[in-house]
Amino acid sequence: MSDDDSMLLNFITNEDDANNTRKASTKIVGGRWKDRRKMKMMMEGSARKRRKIETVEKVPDSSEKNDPLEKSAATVEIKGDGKQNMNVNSQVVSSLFTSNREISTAVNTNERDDTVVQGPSNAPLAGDSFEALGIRESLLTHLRGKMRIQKPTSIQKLVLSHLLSQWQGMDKDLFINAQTGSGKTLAYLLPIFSRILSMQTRVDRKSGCFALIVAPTRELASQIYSVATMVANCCHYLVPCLLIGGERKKSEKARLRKGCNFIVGTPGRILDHLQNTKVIRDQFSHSLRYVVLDEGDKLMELGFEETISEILKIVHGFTPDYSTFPQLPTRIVHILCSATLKSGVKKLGNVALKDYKLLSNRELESSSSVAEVPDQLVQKIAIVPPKLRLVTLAGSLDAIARDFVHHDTTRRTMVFLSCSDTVEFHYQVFSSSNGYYRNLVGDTVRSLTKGSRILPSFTNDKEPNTIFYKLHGSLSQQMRTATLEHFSQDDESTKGKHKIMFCTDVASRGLDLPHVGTVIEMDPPFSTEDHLHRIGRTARAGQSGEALLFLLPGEEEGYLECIKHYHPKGWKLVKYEKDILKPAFQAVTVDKNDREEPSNKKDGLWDSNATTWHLNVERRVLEDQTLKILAIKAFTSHIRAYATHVATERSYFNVKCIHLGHLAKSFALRERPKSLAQQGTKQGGQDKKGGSKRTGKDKMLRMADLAVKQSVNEFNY
Ligand SMILES: Nc1ncnc2c1ncn2[C@@H]1O[C@H](COP(=O)(O)OP(=O)(O)OP(=O)(O)O)[C@@H](O)[C@H]1O
Repeated sequence: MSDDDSMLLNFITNEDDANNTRKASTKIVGGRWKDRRKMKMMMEGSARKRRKIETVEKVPDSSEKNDPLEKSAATVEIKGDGKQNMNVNSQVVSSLFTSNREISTAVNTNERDDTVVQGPSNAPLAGDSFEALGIRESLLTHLRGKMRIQKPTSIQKLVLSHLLSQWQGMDKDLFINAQTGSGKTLAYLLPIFSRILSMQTRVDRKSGCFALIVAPTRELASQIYSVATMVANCCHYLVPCLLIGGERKKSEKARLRKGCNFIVGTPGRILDHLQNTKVIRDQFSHSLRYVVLDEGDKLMELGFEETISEILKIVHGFTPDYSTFPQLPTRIVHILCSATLKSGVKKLGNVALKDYKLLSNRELESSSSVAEVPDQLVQKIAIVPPKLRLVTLAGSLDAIARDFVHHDTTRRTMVFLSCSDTVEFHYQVFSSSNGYYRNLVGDTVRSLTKGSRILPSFTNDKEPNTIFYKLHGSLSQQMRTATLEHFSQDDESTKGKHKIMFCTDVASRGLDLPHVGTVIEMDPPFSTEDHLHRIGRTARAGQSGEALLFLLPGEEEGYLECIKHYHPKGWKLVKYEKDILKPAFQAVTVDKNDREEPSNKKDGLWDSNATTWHLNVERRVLEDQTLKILAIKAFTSHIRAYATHVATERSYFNVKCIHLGHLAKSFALRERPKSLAQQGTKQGGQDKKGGSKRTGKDKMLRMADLAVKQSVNEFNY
């Protein structure tokens, strides 16, 4: 063995402090092996004599609580002449389960009563029928046959009876407000199609555009377009058209020139065409009768008000001859759609709706309808210390995989995170383990294959049936579309698979994905309405579903009061140790990932398994520079995103109250924020020369302020 086989061990800090049972390993680098052996013996000897080995105390970063248990690790380097050279690196190998902040939410003040069976509140109404609501025969057959839709939901019953009954040009503007997953899309599409199909005049794609439908995200616009296309299949002469950012404008223009009867799109692209593509104005000018603004509150929140006003100004400028299509309304009917009512929606309502009728399938409170989650949705809340977020997510995903025994179905889980970078980091951590994966769709879909040692429950599977996805606004449109299609795929090949999607709020609104069983909000949403829409991806159209929200101990616990009104049926408060980590890590053996072969020892100590699992991830981050850069980027972006919570909720999400060192641990980082901020700055380009000297914490906060100004968000149109 060569003399200089450089081994690197961290410093042992065996202090016999009563409450400090933690050890770290010691690494000795360089020099002759005899010197190293002598040093090691000396250290171990002194440890045995319980003499305090001098540890190098790093001045804790101002952001760090002066935590006696958090010691810096140091490396001891032995020079050729046997002299020691101790240099402090900034890594902290802190225990997962010590020095975590007190959790004050012991009592669940909104307990869900499991003894009461909650019937689904957004399911189709067994006692009603589409015929009775005036849907035409051809459309009915198509609904039942091709779309397997038999009965109307409550909101569809309300809207259909309103829009189909008023044929005398009394069509009023509508505000459709109903729970997520209650079928609002078909609630406005079916009456529009029905009215067009009832016309004596035979129409086709050249007859002009009857409806303009605007949505805040490309994904939602694409989804509405696909539902409209499905409905249009009942009469091949009606053609929808999709106008969204990220797609080629040239092909959109070509489609517009051929003619279409419905235009679905995102605000920016629609306005762009209205201003620059003459043919679209010809499409609208004589035939436009409906303007639908889906997810109206999000349109407002994203500052689309000006764009929407501009679109409406142009379409209101047309002077159609209403006698051309007498069975259609003799004015442009505006329809606003949302599961949540916000002042913004009202503002948009004032811009778009005149003297509108509010149709909601909920009892309206005096001032406004209270948005609520579907009754059958089971909400769980876990107060998780920052250091334990990553390993608790692993345990939560494991619990779903363990319970997933119906291998004749496809299981889907969505994990909402604060920004693109954290999605990328978690996607890498969970989907790539020593290369045991195959890229299925570009780099946004990966299937765990044999031997993957990522999650505890997968170590026992010969062929873990897990496919990981990532979806966020920084991906190309093609990747986003292909990823969603793959995630939504539901056929023989997907039976028995557990599909897990790490995503940002780009996937929170309106997306109707085939049965999503669980929604995990690892990062709380940026506004309470987003919470409702995120968890609304599950428990749709009467199906069951559950949601899990992670909150940090301390200020974030107050957020429960903020969202309580969305959950009149209550929620379950789960303990991260007893209910998540112990069941997940007790039953399996998690081996250190620097072993070649898994050991078959079973120690059953869930906390040591959880710690080993987390150290495995930390080790991967240490050894893989790409993953480390991703982890640092994710951590700093997470902090920036954290600062963009709406002002009214910032008392719960105050970046100054976060233990940044502990939070860094949930990104498998051992380095403290100060050096991370420096690294973050280094990566992001040099600081201005001669700028005032800032601590790491100040830098972090400055970046957070920057983000608030840039109001960077996942929605691009
Ligand atoms: N009458 C019906 N019977 C059965 N399923 C229906 C019916 N109407 C809609 N659905 C299904 O319910 C799901 C949810 O529909 P949709 O996406 O329109 O809900 P939504 O109210 O718009 O939800 P969100 O508020 O999240 O946008 C879709 O899969 C749709 O196919």
